[in-house]
Amino acid sequence: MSVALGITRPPLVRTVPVHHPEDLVARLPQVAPYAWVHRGDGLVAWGEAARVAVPPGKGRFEWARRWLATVFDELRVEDEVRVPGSGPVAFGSFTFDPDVAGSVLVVPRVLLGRRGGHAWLTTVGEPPIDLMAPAGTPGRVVYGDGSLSAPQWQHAVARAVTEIRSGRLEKVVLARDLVATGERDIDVRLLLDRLARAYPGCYTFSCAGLVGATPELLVRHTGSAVESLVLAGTTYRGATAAEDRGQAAALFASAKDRHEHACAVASVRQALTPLCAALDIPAEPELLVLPNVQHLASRVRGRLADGASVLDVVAAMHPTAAVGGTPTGVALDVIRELEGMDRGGYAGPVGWIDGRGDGEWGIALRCAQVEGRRARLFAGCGIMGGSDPAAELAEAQAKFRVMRYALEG
Ligand SMILES: C=C(O[C@@H]1C=C(C(=O)O)C=C[C@H]1O)C(=O)O
Repeated sequence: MSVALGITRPPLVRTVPVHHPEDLVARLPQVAPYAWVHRGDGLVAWGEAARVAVPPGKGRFEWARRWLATVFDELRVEDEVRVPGSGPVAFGSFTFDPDVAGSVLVVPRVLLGRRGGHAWLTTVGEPPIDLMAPAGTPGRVVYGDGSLSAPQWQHAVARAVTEIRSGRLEKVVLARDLVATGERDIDVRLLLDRLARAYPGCYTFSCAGLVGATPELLVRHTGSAVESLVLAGTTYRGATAAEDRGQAAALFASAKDRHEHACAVASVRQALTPLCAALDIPAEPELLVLPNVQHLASRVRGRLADGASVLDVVAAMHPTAAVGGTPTGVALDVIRELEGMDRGGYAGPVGWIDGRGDGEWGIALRCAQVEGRRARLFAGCGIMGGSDPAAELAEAQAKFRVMRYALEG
């Protein structure tokens, strides 16, 4: 495997403590940055010391892990901070469908991290001099249908309901896309700034043009501890606190949503059980309240039996039934038959991994693929035998609000 680092060998990776930055996103000097930010903590990065297009196929996570091992092994590391996310780090985004190209890993040249009271700066080789350009707005944004119009998508949902009622499968997640076009190029930093402020409890991410704020943590890996936040089952925010509580009570009482959630939790249990010496899955979901919607949520915690890296855990988990369905194989076939689009990185794993194998990966939801003046927005919903196509369309619109706000303010 040949690795083009494009920097003087053997490259030196240096992590040093720095003064605590107030706002990670505000420090980004370039328009196409890397980010993973949650409640102000996280990583932002820019430049590329190494980049690879991960070939499609079932073994892609294993391929990625080996590629990274080759790259990280070549580096000389001086890490004065030694926390998850210090030392060499790679960002990655994997396509939802293993057979589709577009998965990428990038080792950024400069990274700024913040965790608890610590902050650090990591550089790979000689850092370039970055001139800070102010983030610009894209101007007026207009929207057009993506692969399917709203009525066509409702028709696809109705067909999925028929398939479920016929007994072919239990649950399938169907998504649609919208195409947004600005008057000027879209500066990802502006989107990140709006997302991180408006959705602080979500994971605001950016990797190779895929930008969003996902509430769904696929896995956080710290030493042998793993954690996942499984989401499925959605309702709206009310106009008042009392309305909010009413919506939430209806969500907990909805057999359809409880079943939808149980499918997602079961898929995570099945994926993590072989990897874990201990696994704690709550018997009942809790409520996750976001600015646009409310979800049923289960926080899963486990202890790994051996030295699996975060990418090994991602490989075992993806795709969970929160974004695929039950059973997985049939659901993926139905998604291919009915959605009529390539999901790209949407609903795929996105996140980062460090040289110790620690890292955080989310499911890329509430996101868009940004290129120049255009952004492709994605949103999907879990379809069950009792789903109403019009209600699912309304739910997808509520999920689109995240990226529409990021684009328009
Ligand atoms: C598929 C999406 O979200 C997923 C589907 C949910 C649902 O149908 O209730 C809830 C959370 C996510 O797991 C999306 O946001 O595009």
